[in-house]
Formats: sequence, structure tokens, C-alpha cells
Amino acid sequence: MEKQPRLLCSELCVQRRLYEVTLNCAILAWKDIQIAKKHTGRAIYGAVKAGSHCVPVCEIIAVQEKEDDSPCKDTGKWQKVPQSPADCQHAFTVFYIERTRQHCWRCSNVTFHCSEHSLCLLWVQTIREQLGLLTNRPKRLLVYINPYGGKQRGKQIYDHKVAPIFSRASISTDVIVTERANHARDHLKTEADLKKYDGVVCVGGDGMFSEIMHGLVSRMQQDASVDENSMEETLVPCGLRIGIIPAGSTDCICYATVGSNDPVTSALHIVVGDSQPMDVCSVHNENSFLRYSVSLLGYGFYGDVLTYSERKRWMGPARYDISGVKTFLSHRYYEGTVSFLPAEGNLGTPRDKMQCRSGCSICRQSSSDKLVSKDEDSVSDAECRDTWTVIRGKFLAINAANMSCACPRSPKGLSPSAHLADGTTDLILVRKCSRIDFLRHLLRHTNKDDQFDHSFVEVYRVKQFRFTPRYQECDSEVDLRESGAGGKRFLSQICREHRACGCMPSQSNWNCDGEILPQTAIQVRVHCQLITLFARGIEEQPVFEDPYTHCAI
Ligand SMILES: Nc1ncnc2c1ncn2[C@@H]1O[C@H](COP(=O)(O)OP(=O)(O)OP(=O)(O)O)[C@@H](O)[C@H]1O
Ligand SMILES: CCCCCCCCCCCCC/C=C/[C@@H](O)[C@H](CO)NC(=O)CCCCC
Ligand SMILES: [Ca+2]
Repeated sequence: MEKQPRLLCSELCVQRRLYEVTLNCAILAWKDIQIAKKHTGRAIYGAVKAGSHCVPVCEIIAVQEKEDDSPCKDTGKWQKVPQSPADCQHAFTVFYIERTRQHCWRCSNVTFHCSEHSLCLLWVQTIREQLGLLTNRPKRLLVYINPYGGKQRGKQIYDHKVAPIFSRASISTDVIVTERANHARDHLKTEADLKKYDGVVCVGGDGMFSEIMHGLVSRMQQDASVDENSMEETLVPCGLRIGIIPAGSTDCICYATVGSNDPVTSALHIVVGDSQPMDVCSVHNENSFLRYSVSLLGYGFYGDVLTYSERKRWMGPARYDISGVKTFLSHRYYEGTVSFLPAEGNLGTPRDKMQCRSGCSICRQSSSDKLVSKDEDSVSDAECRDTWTVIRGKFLAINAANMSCACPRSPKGLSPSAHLADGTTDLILVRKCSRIDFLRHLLRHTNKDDQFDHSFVEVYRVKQFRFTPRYQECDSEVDLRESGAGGKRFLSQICREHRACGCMPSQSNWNCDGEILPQTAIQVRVHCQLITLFARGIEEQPVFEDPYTHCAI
């Protein structure tokens, strides 16, 4: 790595020991002088490392002069200080990010003592100047809190864990505690003065995030006169980044973009101004726009889990487990036709085990492809040129995972190799199978085994797809006539061909990021990198991480 010129270098005290402290535009480092001297010329790297610390400037949260603080007040013995204790009464504290357990960040701090007030001021001023150069950091945020999401702790989480971090980082906020569902969406869509802010923060779960995303995306389209009802339109990307402070039941968008559902970690990603672009799927029924989706579009199993769970909202996050078991036991299958446009180019496959991680090369490639192909051809041109694959059948579940959908219930997610920002979604078709086979498939979401390695599971990486349930297809009348009045008998009779599997034919609804869609025949298109989050994707574990404690050493 290229060596940066030093901006400052001083001998300062930390906890009554003398350190050589250096600052360049990339790194703040402090080295215990005694330990360093002891080992000069000897290659005892561990010992030298033990007394050395460094923090990238981009991971410094703030620096603050410490008033009226003197090490003389300490009762402990002085080990060796060059100055007299009275000389060391000036101090400043640097607050910085420390990595702890898996993908979690904490706010740590170190206080440097020095003899001269002017030296102390010089350090504070120089570090602040360096932080001022980091233009990606937000200064003013609009925060929406859902007080009823998850375990109803959104307000508490924000007040106790997040607000102090924003205030430490000198970020000013306008906070709105929502009073009803869709309050945040409507405010963003019609009222909010977005020019005043560098980003929007959502305190809640996936449903709350979805509100914020709908508000922002629709506002952008309105302002640019883009018709959301037309599937052919190229949508205008959102200029404002969105931060997620997890306080919901599943929190899969936060988990899959940060690697944890920890509010402090998310707040720190906002403070440092991280950016993670994300694909958004638009969902249409004929010529009407229904909703956007960023995580899961699920028909059949996940549609039914959601339908049952909505009646049990009072249970909080446990509602999904109860209705998961109920849905599994009912073992229904759904008939229909899925058509899709496969992804082309070097976008990998859902089974290639190339997980999307911080700085993902596949997503980066998609972003440059997007720039090149801008305005080259319209969707309808591409649609004519590309060939649609059509699959007709009986399914237990039809899932489209636009990202991994990793969450605490399933740490690798529904599609472990799906990408956050590649312009595609992974279409997973689980065909009708026995209960025990379906259970095997579900259990594999929670362990290391490949959930796609079953004869009844197919998975495709696609840019667009459509679904029509059997009862809405042109020839469905035949079935309805065959099966008696109103088709009711058709929907309730036990599957004739496979009596042994015990499946029941049925109708379901689409689960669109935790919302039930009213229509079952849908057309879906992926919009590459339409929104940006205050996140950086899941970081690879650093090589120097302790394998047992997962702490950086
Ligand atoms: N003040 C409010 N009163 C009632 N509902 C609200 C309010 N504010 C937001 N909501 C709605 O509550 C729904 C659920 O919220 P949220 O996503 O925060 O929690 P969750 O459903 O427990 O978590 P997850 O979506 O992760 O499963 C959202 O769809 C949102 O529209
Ligand atoms: C017998 C053991 C079976 C174990 C099966 C575990 C499988 C877990 C997969 C989890 C996938 C989550 C996908 C995320 C969807 C979110 O957009 C949505 C809104 O928050 N959540 C749900 O629909 C809630 C979905 C809840 C599913 C249980
Ligand atoms: Ca994607």
C-alpha cells in the first residue's frame, strides 16, 4: 500500500503510558514506546503488535477535547511518564469503530493526554479537518420510527442506542414517530422537504422499510413524471440513501446487507456514510402497478405463512413460527404457469456459491453494464429479442429472492448466492413433493446443506418473470366445469395423481416483502440498483480474526 505522508506525530500518554501517536490522511496509529524500545531489532511481532493500535480515519466517529481531565486524579501508580503529572492535564478523546462478534460494530474510544493545550488543540483540529474531508458522511437525517414493529421497542432502541451515536457524530435529525400504517410512506411521497436531508432512516422491520422505500421511489417517479403503471418505463433511481435501524420481526433487509440485526452496528454504518446499491422489483397486474419488492416475493408456502400470521400480529415475532408450522402441516399445492427471462452475461447462477459480499465484483460489473447500456434499448425491445422460458406445473412454493433473504431464522437465507445489486432475482420453484421431502428442503435453510439439491427444486436467475395461477388461465374453465359448481370441488379434492403425497390443490396469495398482494396473476421486473442503503454489504471475516471469539486481534 502506498505510504501516506504524516500530518502529525507526537508523544502522548494513554492510560499513564507513553505512546508515539501518528496521523496521516488514512490512519491514526498509537504505539507503546516502551514496548517498541524493548524489542528494537528483534522480530517479536506479537509483542510489538500488543502495544500498537491503529484506526482508519474513515472509521473515526468523532474527536472531542476532554476538559478538566487529568491523570493525576487517578489513584493507580504511574509506570513511566516523561512529563510530570501536572503537565499532562490536557486531553482529547477519539471515538472510533471497533469490530466485535460476527459483523457487529461498537463505538470504542481512546483518550490521549498531553502537556500543552496548543498541542491538544492541534490534534483535535487536524483530526476534525480530516473527518471534514469525508464528504460521504450524512449531516442531516430524517428519521421515522415505527413504535409498534417487532417487540414494540423501536422508540426505546432509537432513544437509547442510536440517538447518542448520531449526536456524538454531530448528525442532526428530524424524528417522526409514526401514528398509523403508511404514515411514513405518505409523508415521504407528498410532504417531506427532501432537499433538507442527506438520508432517511427507518426504525422498524422489513414492513416499515418497505413503506419508506415506496414513499421515496414513488416520490422520485412523480417528480420526474415517470408512470409507475407502465412496466416498460425506466425508473429514476433514488438520490437519498436509506438507513435501517432493525426493530422488526424478521429484519431480513438489514441482516442481508449488514450481516447482523444490531441497531448500534447499523447506526455506525450510517455515521460513516456507507453506500450499498440495491435492486428493486416492480410488481404489476396487467397495466396497474401493485408494489415494489426488495427481498422476497413468495406464492404458496410463504404467501400462506404470511396470511395466517397477519391474524396473529399480537404474538409479535413468534407469529411466523406458529403459522410456519400450520402452513407446513396443511401441505397445499398450487397450480399455475411461471414464465421468465433468464439473466444473461457473467451474472453467475444461484448455485455457484459466489456469495454477495462487500465490494461484490458481480454487482460492480452490473453497475458498469448499466451505465453502458443506458438508453440503448427499451424493455420491450429486449423482451422481443430475448426468449421467455415457460414452466407449467404444481408447486408447493414459488419464491423470487432478489437478495439472499438471510435473517436470524435462516442465516444463509432463501437463496444464499443471490446478489443485492446485480439486476436479477433468483426464482425458486419447489414442485409438489411429499411432506417429508419438503421438510428436508426447509430444514436445509437452517444448516450448511444445499437447499436446491433436491429433484423437486429448480432455481433460475432471472430479470423478469410472470405468474398466472391455473384457475385464471384460459383453459381453466374446463377444470371448473369438470369439478362442479364454482370450481369449489376442484380446489378441495385430494390430488388424484399422487394420492400418497397427501397434497391439497389450493389458491394462495403473494407475500411481497411481508405484505399480501390482492392479485395472484403478476408480472415482475427487476430494476438494477434503484435504491441505495447506508450499508456496505456483508464484510468478509478479516484474516486476523480470532476464530473462537470472532474478535479482531
Ligand atoms: N404507528 C403505526 N401503527 C400501526 N402500524 C404501523 C405504524 N407505523 C408503521 N406501521 C406498519 O407496521 C407494519 C409492521 O412494521 P415493521 O415492519 O416495523 O415490523 P414487523 O412486521 O414486526 O417486522 P418485519 O416486517 O421485519 O416482519 C408495517 O407494515 C408498517 O406499515
Ligand atoms: C421446520 C423448520 C423450518 C425452518 C424454515 C426456515 C426458513 C426461513 C426462511 C426465511 C425467509 C425469510 C424471507 C423474508 C421475508 C420478508 O420479506 C418478510 C417480511 O419481513 N418476512 C416474512 O414473510 C416472514 C417469513 C417467515 C418464514 C418462516
Ligand atoms: Ca438482485
